[in-house]
Amino acid sequence: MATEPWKAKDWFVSPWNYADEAVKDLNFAKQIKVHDVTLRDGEQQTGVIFSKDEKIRIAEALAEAGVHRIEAGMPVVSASDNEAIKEIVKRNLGPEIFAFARCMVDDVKRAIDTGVKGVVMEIPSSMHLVENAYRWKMEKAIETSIESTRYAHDNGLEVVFFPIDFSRAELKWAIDLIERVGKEGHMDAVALVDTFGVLSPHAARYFAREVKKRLNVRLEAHFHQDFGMGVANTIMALAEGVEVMHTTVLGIGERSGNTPMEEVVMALKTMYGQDIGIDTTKLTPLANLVQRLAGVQVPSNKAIVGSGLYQIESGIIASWFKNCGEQMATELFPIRWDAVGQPPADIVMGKGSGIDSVNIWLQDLGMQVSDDDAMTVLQAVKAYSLKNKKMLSKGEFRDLAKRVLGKAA
Ligand SMILES: CC(=O)SCCNC(=O)CCNC(=O)[C@H](O)C(C)(C)COP(=O)(O)OP(=O)(O)OC[C@H]1O[C@@H](n2cnc3c(N)ncnc32)[C@H](O)[C@@H]1OP(=O)(O)O
Ligand SMILES: O=C(O)CCC(=O)C(=O)O
Repeated sequence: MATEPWKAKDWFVSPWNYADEAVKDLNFAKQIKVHDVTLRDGEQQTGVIFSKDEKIRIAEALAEAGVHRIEAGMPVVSASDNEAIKEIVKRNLGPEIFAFARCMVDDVKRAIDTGVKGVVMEIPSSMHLVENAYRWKMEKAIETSIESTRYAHDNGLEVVFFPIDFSRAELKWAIDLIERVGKEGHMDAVALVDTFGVLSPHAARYFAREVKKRLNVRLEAHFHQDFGMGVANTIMALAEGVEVMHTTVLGIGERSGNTPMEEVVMALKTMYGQDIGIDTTKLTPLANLVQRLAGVQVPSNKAIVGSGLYQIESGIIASWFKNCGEQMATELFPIRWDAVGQPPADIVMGKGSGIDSVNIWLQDLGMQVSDDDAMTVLQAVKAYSLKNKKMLSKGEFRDLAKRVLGKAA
C-alpha cells in the first residue's frame, strides 16, 4: 500500500482512515465482488420501468464498468423481463448473470430456462412477516426453501439464499432455520438481507460476524437505504469478510432504495484502500444512463455522480480554486472529477459568488475593469440571482455587466 494512501493523485481523504488504531479490526476479503441489482430491485422503485432493450443497454454499461455479477431480473414478472434476461445471458458480456426467484420450483424452472449461472432465492425469514404478511406457517417457508433450493442446485444453478427481513428476525432462530435449509436443501451463499433498511452500522458488523460463525458459506450484503445507512452498513459487513455487495446504480430501488454502488466503490477505494476492480471513470456515465432510462430525478448534489458536484458557486471556494488550480484540485474536492467520469470543475455565477469569480468571468469576456467596477458587477450579480432565484448564464452575465458598467451590449 502507498505510504500515504489517503492522498493520491485522484483523491484526498482523512489520514485517520488509515490510522493503525482505526483499521485494526477490519478484515476485508481478498476479492470483493459487486452483485448489481439495478435491473431487479432497482426497477422495483415505484414508477421505474425498463424495457427489454433498456435492460440490455444497462447490462452492457455495467459490464463496461467491470461489475462482477448482474441480477438481470425475475423471469416471472413479465415476458419482457424473461426475454431481457435470456438476451443478456446470450450476449456473454463478462459479468456472471443471475436471476431472482421465489423459493418455488416453478420460479426456479423459469430461471433455468433463461440460461443464467445462478439464482437468488427469496423467502421470508422473520416469524412476524411469515405469519402476518404471508399468513403462512413457518414450516411451509422451510419446506419450500429446501425443495426449491435443492431443485436449483440439482439443475446446475448456483444458489444465493435470500432470507427476506433477516435483519428483523430473531437472529439465532433464523440462523438455525437457514442452517437446516442448507443441510436439507442447498445454498452456495447466504445474503444478509436488510429488507427495510433498519440496520445500524454497528449492528451490521455484529450481524455479519454472528452469521459467519455459524454458516460456512459465502456471505453477501443486501442492504436498503431507509435510514440512509446502506453504504455504511455494506462497508461494515465487508470489513467482517463479507465477499459480495448487492448494490444498484444511483441507489435506485424499493422505497428509499438500495445501497448505491458508486458510493461504496469510491469509499472502499479511497478510505479503505480496497480497489475492487471497477473502472471508476465509468461511474458517472453509467449513473447518467440509468437516470435517463429510469426517468428518476437525481439531486444535483448526489454523492460521486451528482451533476452539480464540480460546479463552484461559493466565492471563497472559487478563490481556493483560483489559487490551487487544476493541479491541486483535491485541496477542494475529495475526489478529482476525471477519476469518476465527471466533467471538469467550473466556476459558476450566482448569489454566492465573490470577486474572484466575477474577475475570472470578466476576463473570459475580454473585459478589463477596475476593482470598483468589478465590485459593482458582483453586487448586480447577487441582486439578479436573488431576484430570479437562479444562477446566471454566460449571456446573462455579459448583458448585466455591460448594463451596470454603462457599456453597449
Ligand atoms: C420486499 C420486496 O422487495 S417485495 C417486492 C417483490 N417483487 C415483486 O413483487 C416483483 C413484481 N411482482 C410481480 O410481478 C408479481 O407480484 C409476481 C409475478 C412476482 C407474482 O404474481 P402474483 O400475481 O402477485 O402472485 P402469484 O399468484 O403468482 O403467486 C403467489 C404465490 O406465491 C407464493 N409466494 C410468494 N412469495 C413466495 C416465496 N418467497 N417463496 C415461495 N412462495 C412464495 C404465495 O404464497 C402464493 O402462493 P399460493 O398461490 O400457493 O397462495
Ligand atoms: O421480496 C422481494 O421480491 C425482494 C426482496 C428484497 O429485495 C429485499 O428483501 O430487500
